[in-house]
Amino acid sequence: MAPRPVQLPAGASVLLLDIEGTTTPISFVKDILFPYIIENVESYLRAHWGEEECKDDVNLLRKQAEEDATCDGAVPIPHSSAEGAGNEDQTIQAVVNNVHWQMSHDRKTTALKQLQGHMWKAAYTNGQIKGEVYDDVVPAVRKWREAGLKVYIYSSGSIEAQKLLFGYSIEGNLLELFDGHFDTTSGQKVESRSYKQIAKSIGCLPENILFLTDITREAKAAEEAGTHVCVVVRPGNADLIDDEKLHYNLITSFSELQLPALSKA
Ligand SMILES: CSCCC(=O)C(=O)COP(=O)(O)O
Ligand SMILES: [Mg+2]
Repeated sequence: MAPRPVQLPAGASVLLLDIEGTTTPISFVKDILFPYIIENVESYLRAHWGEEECKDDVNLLRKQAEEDATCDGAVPIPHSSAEGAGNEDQTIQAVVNNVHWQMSHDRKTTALKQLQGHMWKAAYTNGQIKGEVYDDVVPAVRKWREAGLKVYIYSSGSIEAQKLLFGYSIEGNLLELFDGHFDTTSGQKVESRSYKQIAKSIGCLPENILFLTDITREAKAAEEAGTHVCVVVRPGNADLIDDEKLHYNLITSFSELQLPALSKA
């Protein structure tokens, strides 16, 4: 189906953007960011184990593991208070296994995302990784902002991880393009109350927001909250079924989103 230009809905003054599959290729996340975590989690934990940030990350993962206790294949993380070196090794291995298990299911838990954000910091700051953004993203966001629209990010990746991706991107530091960032601390993206919470935080109504995402479960949740949605079709994104193609406004590039013409005085 050929893409048609999509009009910014009347009353929408805020653009809320997903990252993976929307601003950024899924392949960047799946082939670069996630393998970095899988390969480096053990050495990262060993190097940072005594640090407060790492202890906080492990405590959050342990709480998540307790919630996941009844899930098939879940990996518990033992408490390691009165530990000797052997005990510490066992705890580290449990955290590694837990992270691997969560990532094998592409879990979007705040605990996993917080640790990932902390781990990517070194890779971005030493130039090993640069955040990818589609070519059409920067010109479109600049245009939207010039037209007076606000632009926010909402991703399952932690706010810290989002700022690294856009702060150390292939197009340089893009952080000035965004009015703010939201992550799973505002709720999961497949839950409708998250979009109400975000509207409240921005100080607008859900119907003032247009949410751009590749995932129709997220689009459905946003719609239920009263938010406008547009589904972004990019190479490598999950296929849409015919009903979804008919129901949602679709764009293949941010340039296809049309703003209302300015009336000339
Ligand atoms: C922005 S950090 C890398 C992306 C990530 O961890 C993730 O889970 C992507 O989720 P999204 O909500 O942007 O589809
Ligand atoms: Mg996405």
